[in-house]
Amino acid sequence: KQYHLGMFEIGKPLGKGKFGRVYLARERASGFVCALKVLHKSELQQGKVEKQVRREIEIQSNLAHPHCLRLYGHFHDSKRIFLILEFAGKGELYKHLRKAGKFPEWQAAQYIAQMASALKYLHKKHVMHRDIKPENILVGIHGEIKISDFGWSVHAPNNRRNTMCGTLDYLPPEMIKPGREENWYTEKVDLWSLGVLTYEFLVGEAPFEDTPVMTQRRIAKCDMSIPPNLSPEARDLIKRLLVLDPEKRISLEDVETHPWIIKHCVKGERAYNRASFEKK
Ligand SMILES: COc1cccc(-c2nc(Nc3cc(C)[nH]n3)cc3ccccc23)c1
Repeated sequence: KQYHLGMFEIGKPLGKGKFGRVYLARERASGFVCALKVLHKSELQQGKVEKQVRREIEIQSNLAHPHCLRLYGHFHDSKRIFLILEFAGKGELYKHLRKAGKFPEWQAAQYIAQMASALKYLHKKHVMHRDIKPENILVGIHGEIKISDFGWSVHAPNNRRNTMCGTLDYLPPEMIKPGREENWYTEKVDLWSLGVLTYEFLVGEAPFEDTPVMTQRRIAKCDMSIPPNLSPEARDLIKRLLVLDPEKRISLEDVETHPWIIKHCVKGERAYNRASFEKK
C-alpha cells in the first residue's frame, strides 16, 4: 500500500526523539489513529544512521506482537522519511518510572512477563533487540508495554562494529569486553538487559550505574548488589539473568514460569488469592 503525507491529518506533536519528531496522526480515509515519526534525511546522514533506520524499518515492519510497537508503513519526500507507527496512549515508560521512582513488585513482574513474551517472539525470528532499556519502551492505553525503537536490532548472531552511543548501563559484558576472539554475540544479550531492566524497575536505578569507566568495569565483573528489601523470588530472577556467561543465563521460557512471575502474573493465582481473601 502506497502512503503519502496528504493521507494523514497531523495532530499534536507528542515529543522529540533522538533523530526525529513524533506526531499524533489520523489516516483520513479510515480514521485510524497512529503516531507519525518524521526523520530528516540530512540529520540521518550527519548521524551516519541511514543504515540503522533502513534496518529498523525492515525489521519492525515484519513484526506483529502485542508487546512490540507496530510499524504499519513508511514513505518519504525529498527531505524527510515518515514512519507510520502504532500509537501507544500512555507514552514513555521511563517517564512513569522516574515519576514513581520504582515500581511495586506486582507491576514490575507484569512488565517483565510482557517483555519476556516479546523477546521470545523476536528471538524466534532470530532478531535481537540489543537496546532494551526503559527509554525504548512505550505504554499502551491499557497499561501494557510495547518495545519500540528497533534501531539497534539486528539478525543474530552478530559481530558489533558500529560504536554504541547513549548509556552503557544496559550493555552485557560480551558487548563491552573487546574479546580476543571475534566478539560474536547472540540474542542472549537481551537476557542480560532484561536483568538490568528488572533491577531498575524494582530498585529505581540500574545495577552498574556509575561513571562510564566504572560502569564498564563493574559490568565486566558483574559487580552489583541487590538491596535486601527485594523479595527472594525477585532477587533469584535478577541473579539468573545477570550472569557473565551468556550460555548460563536463564532462558525466556524459564523466565515466564519463574516463581516471581507466577506469583504476580498468573490470573489463576490472583483470582485464587482474591477468592481466599474474600473467604476470610
Ligand atoms: C521525548 O518524548 C516523547 C517522544 C516521542 C513520543 C512521546 C510520546 N509518545 C506517545 N505515544 C507513541 C509514540 C510512538 C512512536 N507511538 N506511540 C505518547 C505520549 C504521551 C504523552 C507524552 C509523550 C508521548 C514522547
